[in-house]
Amino acid sequence: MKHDEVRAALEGAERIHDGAAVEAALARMAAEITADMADDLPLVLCVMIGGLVPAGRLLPLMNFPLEVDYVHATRYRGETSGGHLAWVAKPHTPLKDRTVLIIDDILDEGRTLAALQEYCAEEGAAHVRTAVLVRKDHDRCLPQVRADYIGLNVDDRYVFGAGMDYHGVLRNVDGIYAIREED
Ligand SMILES: O=P(O)(O)OC[C@H]1O[C@H](OP(=O)(O)OP(=O)(O)O)[C@H](O)[C@@H]1O
Ligand code: HPA
Repeated sequence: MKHDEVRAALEGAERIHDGAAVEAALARMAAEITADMADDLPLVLCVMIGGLVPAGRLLPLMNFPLEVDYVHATRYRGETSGGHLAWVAKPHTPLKDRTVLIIDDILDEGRTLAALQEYCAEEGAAHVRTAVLVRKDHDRCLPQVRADYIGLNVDDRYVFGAGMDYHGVLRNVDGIYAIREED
């Protein structure tokens, strides 16, 4: 995407949640996770790339012993609608008998989380919990998929910021924005 196109998309975007709302949501999620998992020595799996920002911000708020690894699975590949899930990297840490916390930026149609949960189960994880900064409200989410910890809800529009990209850019934007329909 060209620089002027990015700038135009950003200028036309609507702010859905400001930086303070994101920060408050992350603090609440961290408190809920701590209450549930502080004694479990969990393995935290950051789902790259979008999970990088929420995981990076949640980790210092989770003041208990834990281990961190990452998984890289993608199905949007810089586009605004999803396709087939591609695995770029699987976790290096064995999951067998571990309590796993998956952290991602957004739960949309649920296909990514479903595949990750299935993978963790196949690898013998003892318990798997899921945390997403954002859940998109619509009826296209796979019925069996839910997140245990949810920061904020957004309407059924393409959103970016706080880890989420628009055509591969703008993950670093503070707050959560929706693009204009014609973008
Ligand atoms: O619920 P779903 O419809 O499966 O969509 C959610 C997934 O889509 C995005 O990943 P993407 O494939 O765009 O990769 P990214 O993390 O590199 O942005 C996002 O980070 C989630 O992992
Ligand atoms: O609305 C979205 N924004 C960014 N990434 C996404 N991945 C699934 N849905 C979205």
